[in-house]
Amino acid sequence: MTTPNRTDPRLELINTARSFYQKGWMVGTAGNLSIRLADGSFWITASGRSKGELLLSDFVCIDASGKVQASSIDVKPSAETAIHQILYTLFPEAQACYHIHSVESNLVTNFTPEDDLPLPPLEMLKGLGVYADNPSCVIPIFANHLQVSRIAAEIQQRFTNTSAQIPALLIRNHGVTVWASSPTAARNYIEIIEYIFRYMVGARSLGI
Ligand SMILES: CSCCC(=O)C(=O)COP(=O)(O)O
Ligand SMILES: [Zn+2]
Repeated sequence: MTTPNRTDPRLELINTARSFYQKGWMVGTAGNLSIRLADGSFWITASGRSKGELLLSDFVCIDASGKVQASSIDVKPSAETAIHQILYTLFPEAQACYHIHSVESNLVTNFTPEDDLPLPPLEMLKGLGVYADNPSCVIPIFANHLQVSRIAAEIQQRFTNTSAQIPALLIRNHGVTVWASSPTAARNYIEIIEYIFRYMVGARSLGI
């Protein structure tokens, strides 16, 4: 039994996962959260665990070289660990990476066949660091390959060639991922991008 102390970074991920689960964003074991430590390693949620009732033992530590730290044999790292790894490599300032499966993040990926989804010029974009009069902003969409390593490779290629306008990306008919300089910022980014997706879905249903 892992004995927690108040500063254990996994505790914040447990609370956030429970909150996202209660919002319907991490149902049926969907989604994965990770937090990077000072030595470059990161904790990530174990694969296939209910995100509404995570325990400290439902996390796997990945070291700075990408090696899975010894953990009990029945605890495997998230199937999408490669995506967290590539985002931590691409964005050295990132200390947290959150991925959820909301209905809205799936719906909006069907608003366009392109690999960029324009976002409406909402005030909420400021919460993602976009400050401009009439902001023109897109979120990239990646194909939902069965092989996660292909998704990670396409993320690496995309962000090596073009900078990210916002710290978020979509995987078509799958979900949304954000990265941030702290777990609190990552939680806020998820809430903000989900607000924007809810607006987009609502606007489309109203014909706006
Ligand atoms: C029913 S969720 C399918 C897998 C997935 O997309 C996900 O986000 C959770 O995978 P994990 O291995 O992190 O449990
Ligand atoms: Zn997923």
